Amino acid sequence: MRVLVTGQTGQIARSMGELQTPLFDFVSVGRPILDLTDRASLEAAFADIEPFAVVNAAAYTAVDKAETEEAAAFAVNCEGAGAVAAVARGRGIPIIHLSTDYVFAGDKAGPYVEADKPDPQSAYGRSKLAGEQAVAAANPAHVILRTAWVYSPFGSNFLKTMLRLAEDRDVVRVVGDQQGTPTYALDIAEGISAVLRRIAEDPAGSEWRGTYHMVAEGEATWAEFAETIFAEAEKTGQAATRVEVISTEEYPTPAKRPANSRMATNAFRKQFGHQLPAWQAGVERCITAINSGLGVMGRTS
Ligand SMILES: NC(=O)C1=CN([C@@H]2O[C@H](COP(=O)(O)OP(=O)(O)OC[C@H]3O[C@@H](n4cnc5c(N)ncnc54)[C@H](OP(=O)(O)O)[C@@H]3O)[C@@H](O)[C@H]2O)C=CC1
Ligand SMILES: Cc1cn([C@H]2C[C@H](O)[C@@H](COP(=O)(O)OP(=O)(O)O[C@H]3O[C@@H](C)C(=O)[C@@H](O)[C@H]3O)O2)c(=O)[nH]c1=O
Repeated sequence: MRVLVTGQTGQIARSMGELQTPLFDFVSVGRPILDLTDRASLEAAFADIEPFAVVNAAAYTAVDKAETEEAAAFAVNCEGAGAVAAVARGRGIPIIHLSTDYVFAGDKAGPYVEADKPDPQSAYGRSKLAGEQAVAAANPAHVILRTAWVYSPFGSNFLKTMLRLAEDRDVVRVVGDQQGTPTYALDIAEGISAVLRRIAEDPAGSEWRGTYHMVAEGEATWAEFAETIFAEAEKTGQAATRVEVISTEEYPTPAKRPANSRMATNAFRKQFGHQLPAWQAGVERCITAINSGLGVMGRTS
């Protein structure tokens, strides 16, 4: 069964390309062939590939830049996502759409559940929440997966930024008062496959439809995430790097991040019979993958 994956060069699309599944053939397509802001390019890609389902992994993800480019973020994350969902609906196929922990304000004491009211504090978060609504309105056959703090050997992400900073620093300053769950993109790809298997069992069904939180097991602050990255890198021979734990006020950024973006995954586990591994295990596997050359320029699979 062919599955169209948008956002070919992105972390999640590339991670899906790494998966070998007997059931699904992931076909990822990117700009300029498939552009979320160009409806004709979407129609053409769907007609060409004739997928059983679409995974919308394309997005405007530059969180700070979005503060001054909110319209550009909305064009991709809201109108674009809605267009992918509408084209899928027109062909009678389901959409799996990725969203984010940044739809929440971050002031809840415990982990967020799906029933909690989103209240994004950043332009990126607002564009992603509007995208969730556009997808749900355009195609009843949707699964919206909110994930968080994605890292992988591909593209740019916090883990790769930390490894880069460690190349010429002994100490890196990282915020210790924002909590969430680092989630390895390869584990997200496995989670998406579990959703696709469930849909394939019952394509006309409605039980699987809806919004779910899908993150790795456990929780961390960005500082704890950085400490684990450096500890794992050290095991593979890199020089030791220390984390200086700082507060959000000491690391000013254009976009406000949630202080708490932990998310409960019970609903996902129950509906799809799948659980993502502990986040620390993902860090270890990611650093091993990077050291083996995965993600370096020029390598495509
Ligand atoms: N990164 C994270 O920490 C998190 C991500 N998410 C969500 O997961 C999804 C995937 O994220 P991730 O893999 O990290 O994303 P990346 O930033 O790694 O990749 C984004 C992809 O989207 C593509 N893209 C941007 N604009 C368009 C457009 N107009 N038309 C077509 N493609 C476009 C980019 O293509 P190009 O190379 O041409 O720019 C790129 O391939 C997104 O929905 C994101 O919001 C959720 C939580 C956390
Ligand atoms: C690079 C760096 C960041 N930080 C802080 C800033 C911020 O509060 C936090 C994370 O910074 P980043 O800008 O790397 O990550 P950010 O772009 O905010 O990551 C987010 O991306 C989007 C796409 C999502 O959907 C989110 O789930 C989340 O992963 O760490 C430091 O304290 N020290 C540093 O050296």
